[in-house]
Amino acid sequence: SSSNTNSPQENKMSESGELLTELKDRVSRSIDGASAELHELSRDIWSCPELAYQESRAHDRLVAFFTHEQGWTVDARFKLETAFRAVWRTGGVGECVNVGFLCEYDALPGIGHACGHNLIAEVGAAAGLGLKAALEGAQGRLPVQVQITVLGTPAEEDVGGKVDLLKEGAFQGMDVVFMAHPSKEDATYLPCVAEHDVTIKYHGKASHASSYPWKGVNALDAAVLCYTNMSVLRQQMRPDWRVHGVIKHGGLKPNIIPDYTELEYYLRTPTRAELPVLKEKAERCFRSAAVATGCEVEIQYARNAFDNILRIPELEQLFERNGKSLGMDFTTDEDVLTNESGSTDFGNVTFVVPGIHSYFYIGSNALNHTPEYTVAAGDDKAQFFTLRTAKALAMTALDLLLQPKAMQRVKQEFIEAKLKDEKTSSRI
Ligand SMILES: NCCC[C@H](NC(=O)CCN)C(=O)O
Repeated sequence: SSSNTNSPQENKMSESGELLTELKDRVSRSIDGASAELHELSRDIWSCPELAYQESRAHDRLVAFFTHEQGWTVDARFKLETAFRAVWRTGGVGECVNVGFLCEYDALPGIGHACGHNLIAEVGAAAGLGLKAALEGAQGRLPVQVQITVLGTPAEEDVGGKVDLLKEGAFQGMDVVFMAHPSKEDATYLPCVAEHDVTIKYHGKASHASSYPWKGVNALDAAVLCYTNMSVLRQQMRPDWRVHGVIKHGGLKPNIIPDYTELEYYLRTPTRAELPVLKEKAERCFRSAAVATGCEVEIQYARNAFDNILRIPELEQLFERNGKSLGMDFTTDEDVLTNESGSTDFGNVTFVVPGIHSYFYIGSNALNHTPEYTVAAGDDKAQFFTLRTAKALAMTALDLLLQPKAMQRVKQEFIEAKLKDEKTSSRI
């Protein structure tokens, strides 16, 4: 007969390792088992693209999905009209760890789901489902009680729904938060920068452009100068700053001197601390165009600025390990890993709750925010990659729930990341 010569500590570790393997396997099987419903969910969202804060159909579809699933408590209008929360808890008493998965579901004007937010919704829903199924089979064997919170977060492409949700206290009580974003590669992190939208309005005076041009004040000239000033500023900007603008109103007819023009700019810096420096320089460009042309200028910043992402290496390492075990192929291309991607309101969340915003390949080399990416996000081919990512997220959550030391490291790294950010900010 074989005798167990391990210490109680070693036995405990091997039991917890076995449990982890068993539960990770259950994550995979349950997500695969729900693949048809999950696919239908993201296809429905994809086929009816809705802009920020108008995502009523996508919202209702997600609410219906969780209402139909057993065991979730659904708050259909959680803090905001098109936000929702679905919560599931293990049955016991004691310390409870609250794990969040985020769904986004807003689209872009003119090109639909060109950023694949329909797939973000699917990943969040699938990860929540998978983790719940795994934990249901392990009640009584877990070192902690668990709450799973799937949060529907509207308006990422505009306004910043997560910032509004943060202001409403929607993330209170969460211990860690997960999401994944479609991209053209698998990556645990891509540089996500701080950003603020600004609208610039010039008010001039209309006049007949041929008969009495001297009586007019040309707001289009102001807009053109504004655009040119910003282009000139680019040469003096730090290489990792970004400014890009469009003229949204440029006048009505060549023979009417435009009395009103409007531009919209996105201003970006790698950290939120640098953003005010860029904003001041940009404002000088906006104002001087008004001075030169005799127009009045209004400078209106969007309600919410987006923060950069605070990184938690432990989360990234665990996610990468799980992803690799499922065959994810994480990019090692330094250009991709160091080049700025866009911005996300998830950045603001990472200053309040430790989190990960990973990226996943969807079976296409198309670039985000192009019509080709819209096609890819709705293609059946994206499903395998989307569900694989959801599995890796849920498995990473399991790592934290079953290995309290890993969770402690996440909390410690969160404190350190915030301290580092404060130190850097005080140097600017
Ligand atoms: N004004 C907010 C713009 C956010 C936008 N986000 C992304 O593209 C990331 C993925 N949706 C951006 O332009 O960075």
